[in-house]
Amino acid sequence: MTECKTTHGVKKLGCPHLNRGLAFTKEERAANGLEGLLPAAVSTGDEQVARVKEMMNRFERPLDKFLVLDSLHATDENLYFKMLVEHTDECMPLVYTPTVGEVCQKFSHIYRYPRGLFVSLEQKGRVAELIANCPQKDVDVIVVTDGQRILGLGDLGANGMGIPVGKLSLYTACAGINPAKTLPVTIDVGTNNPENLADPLYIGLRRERATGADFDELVDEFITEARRRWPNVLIQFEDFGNHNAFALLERYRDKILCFNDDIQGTAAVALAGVYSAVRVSGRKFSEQRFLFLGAGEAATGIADLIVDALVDEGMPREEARKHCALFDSKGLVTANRTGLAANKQPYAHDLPDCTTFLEAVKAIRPTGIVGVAAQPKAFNEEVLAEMAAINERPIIFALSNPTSRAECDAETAYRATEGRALFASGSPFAPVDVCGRHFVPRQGNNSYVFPGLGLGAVFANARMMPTGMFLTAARELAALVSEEDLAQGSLYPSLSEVRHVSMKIGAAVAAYAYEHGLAGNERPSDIEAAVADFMYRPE
Ligand SMILES: O=C([O-])CC(=O)C(=O)O
Ligand SMILES: [Mg+2]
Repeated sequence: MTECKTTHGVKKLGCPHLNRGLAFTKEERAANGLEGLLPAAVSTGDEQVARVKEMMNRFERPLDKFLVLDSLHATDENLYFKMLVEHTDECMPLVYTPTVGEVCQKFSHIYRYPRGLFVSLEQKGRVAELIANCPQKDVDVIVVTDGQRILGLGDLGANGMGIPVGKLSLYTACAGINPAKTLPVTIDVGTNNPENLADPLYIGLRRERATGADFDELVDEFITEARRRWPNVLIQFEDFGNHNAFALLERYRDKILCFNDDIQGTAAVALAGVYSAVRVSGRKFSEQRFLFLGAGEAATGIADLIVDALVDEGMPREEARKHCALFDSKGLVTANRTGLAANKQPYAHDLPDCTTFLEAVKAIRPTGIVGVAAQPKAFNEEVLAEMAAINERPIIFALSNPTSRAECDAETAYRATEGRALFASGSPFAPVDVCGRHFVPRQGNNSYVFPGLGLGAVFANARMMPTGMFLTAARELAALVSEEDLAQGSLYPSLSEVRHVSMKIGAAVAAYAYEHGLAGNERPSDIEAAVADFMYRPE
């Protein structure tokens, strides 16, 4: 008996889902064989948070602060999420962009705790065994990467695992997905990053990246086996290289519950930002013309959703497509260009050849420019001044991550446009004072959308995620932006409201699933109340 009780208590202390540390009450300690294993004091949750904050404040560098949070994540999950929920503004840049970029770059050197699932090419044909090894009984959400294009940092191989871990932290912190039902996954088919391959501490498979059938079969096997064990699981594709990202989405979007966050999540957030911007400028959405710097996942994901939104307002698709133009590594994408990837073809218009982005701005006279090519400072003063000359209120979205890859910073955007820019960025920028005004720029980052989308899909047990759900999410997010937000230059709500935002998006997405015959359960009478109730909250 005694032995069993002791084992039970120690297990609780050792299990991040069950451990409450000093917050275990005297009664719980007595009942679980924990007496003597903890010091006398019982801490309240607030005292625990104060202790963590003090510890974090000992460190200057964001990566060190991250390590404090990360050790909590591995030992006392409730406290970790309490920190994230109660101090979202402070913690989100640590567990997510921009610090998560550095976390990934150094992942092999800060690796301490096992977390998630690594599916390596060496285990092809045996993925079912790996899935069987996962301790999670139920999994609601998987975020999976192959590390080929981590943020704007390129191929980081298995070090990219920091991204699925960070995204799933946000699923729980921002949208109340039960952390015990999440699974971060890295498909490791090697890496073409020479630094990884030369690093003796590199944690991944030390070989060049596999492509073609080897890659496809391993991903297929993973998806099949994951769904065999957890049939209703939502699979979020994250930070795959362009080619695989589009191919995987094409292959699975009409068959299973999945989406690609970089293509579709980013698109929904950007569209919401555009809706906010036109509220400020007073110009019609249908009058907007966008020039994208970049022609990859985010670029054509956003362009496609803008087109869908215009078509939804009654514009013919061919005409709607003309509202978006792409500028890639070879210059402006035009009808003259040959050998264009399929995702770019709808945007190859009859346009003059332009080899610099500034020329393209002058030729197209866009109302908005969207940076998604990870080319730091590409939106320079000349480009921004040109946008300000063409538009009373130019839309300037610098969406590449992390901060080091942003096309411009907030201050440059406001300064070069005399404070007229309608600005959003993928990574956070602090408020700035320019031209006698105080601007509070906010993140046009998919983190406003993917947690709520996933929440809605999981709640309704949805079978699929059609485009309508992304339009729904974008509109719901835009509707939550207040006049006060707009007045200070914010195109998105405050991060401190992100749980409310996610609940509203979740409810709207679930309602969409019920209305379109995509749900696997009964519609509750009050969806918002039911979704709010469904959300995990740290104690
Ligand atoms: O992770 C982020 O901050 C946004 C995103 O999906 C990316 O940049 O790939
Ligand atoms: Mg991403």
